[in-house]
Amino acid sequence: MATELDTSSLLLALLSKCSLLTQTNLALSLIVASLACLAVSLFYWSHPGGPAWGKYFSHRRHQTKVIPGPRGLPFIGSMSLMSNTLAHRCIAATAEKFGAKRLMAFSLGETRMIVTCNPDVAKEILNSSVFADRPVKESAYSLMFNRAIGFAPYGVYWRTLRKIASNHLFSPRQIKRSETQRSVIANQITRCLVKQSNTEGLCFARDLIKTASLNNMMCSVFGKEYELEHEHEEVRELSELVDEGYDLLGKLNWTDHLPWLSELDPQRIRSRCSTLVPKVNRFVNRIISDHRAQARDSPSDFVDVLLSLDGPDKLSDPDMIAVLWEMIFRGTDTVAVLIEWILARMVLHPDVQSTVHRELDQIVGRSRAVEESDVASLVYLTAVVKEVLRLHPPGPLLSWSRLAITDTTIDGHRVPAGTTAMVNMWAIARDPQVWESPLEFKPERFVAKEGEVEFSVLGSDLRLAPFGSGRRICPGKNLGLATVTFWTATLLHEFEWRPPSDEKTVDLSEKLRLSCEMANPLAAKLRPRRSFSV
Ligand code: HEM
Repeated sequence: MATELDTSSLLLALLSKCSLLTQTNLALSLIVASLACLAVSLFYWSHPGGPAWGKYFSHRRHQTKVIPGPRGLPFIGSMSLMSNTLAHRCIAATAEKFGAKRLMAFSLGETRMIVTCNPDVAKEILNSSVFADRPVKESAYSLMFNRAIGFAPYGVYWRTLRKIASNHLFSPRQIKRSETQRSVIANQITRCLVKQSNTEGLCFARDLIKTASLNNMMCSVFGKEYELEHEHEEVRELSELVDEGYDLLGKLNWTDHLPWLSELDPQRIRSRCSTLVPKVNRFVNRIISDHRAQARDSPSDFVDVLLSLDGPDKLSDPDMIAVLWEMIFRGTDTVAVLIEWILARMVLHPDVQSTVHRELDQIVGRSRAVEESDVASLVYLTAVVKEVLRLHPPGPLLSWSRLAITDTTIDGHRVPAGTTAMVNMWAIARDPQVWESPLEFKPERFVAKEGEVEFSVLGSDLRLAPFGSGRRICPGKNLGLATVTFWTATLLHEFEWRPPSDEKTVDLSEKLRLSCEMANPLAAKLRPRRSFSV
């Protein structure tokens, strides 16, 4: 854009020097300047990958292997690829069309983007220190996430936050300590489902699991315990704040990529963020003040931990609010979305569900409820969770992209600093060159045969890395997996999950917001497998 303006100013300056600036000439020169501007924009747009890539390479004439990709439209590039609720599918189809599965370039307005649908290239990107940053997103900054782990710039502050969270929230010892709380909530979910299926016949588990997941995070982070069976004003209030933040952060904000639109805020994202932030501040501040008022000898939740920090690790109140809010925010939706997909697959594949039930009967037995210590022996159920993560990763594009801090080379292509990189994990996990019969739901593929090592989904093998990989890998992965596997084991041990009727089956349509959720909530009929007193 700067070049177009330079060209037009130069033309105007030349005309004025020649004393030819009559009204007609002014109009003429404006038309010429606009045409010049249009010509330059079309020139940029003609480059593979669209206008942002064309602009970059027209200024720097490097000898480089061009990254293939769609041009999109002049000025805006391929905004339609990402503003779609099935962006992961659109990107995969476009990469296929351009023969660019290893690496594809495209433009989101003025932002240069690359995306890979290949595990080797994904490893190169995610494990490179060059891509340890996140791109600036106005909503993330407005909602204070740049002061929390997810969007903090790569550096000392981010490293400190990760260290604090790893030691005090995500360490194996801490995950073990929160086992009782998960078990209490699992019991509450079961009770609610028994009641729901008795009174309504049909069960819609989505809202219940979401609230359970929120309660779980509120307990770990704020030390607050709530009964799932009863409505609580504080839970409702926080749930509304999380929902609004989730919606704002999940939207493609046009002004992030078209700065000249910025003043207009056409999607009202800025104005909604500025309404939300004071509410979040008030909510979290209230909890911090309560904790300050009841000083404890040893920290019992994450707020206590943050308040007890001293020296260089000590956080200011606004930073603390950002960190606490992010933990609640990130820990709630991912877990709930994944559990709903698992249950949907169980309804759709009764044979797989029967195998899970047989395993539960053998390892746990119907006389008691599942305990978290049983999970290590539930090999088939663990394989089911992995197979669902493969077909329905909650972050099909790994949720939040990465930003190149310096110029680098990816898969033999020059990638300049400031380029945003994405990994299409959804496409990798469904690629027939990577997985045998990828569209079939076959948990057996994850059951290790004798002498084989179990497949890890924790980031070492990029054929399936739903928690990302490298420096910015999800720090909550073990906690998330522990919660999902234990609660799913409980839900399947307690109930048989069946389709709503003989005619109706499960609708697997997806909707990508911040996470990729079922477009229509799962409806199922439940048959209790054990006697359970409500
Ligand atoms: C099934 C559960 C979960 C899934 C599938 C998931 C997935 C992801 C993914 C794909 C990323 C981006 C990783 C990358 O860029 O390489 C991420 C980042 C993150 N996740 Fe998770 N997540 C889950 C649970 C959780 C939980 C329970 C928490 C916290 C309570 C959490 C906190 C975070 C944070 C703070 C980041 C940002 C890390 C950074 O930028 O350094 N996640 N997650």
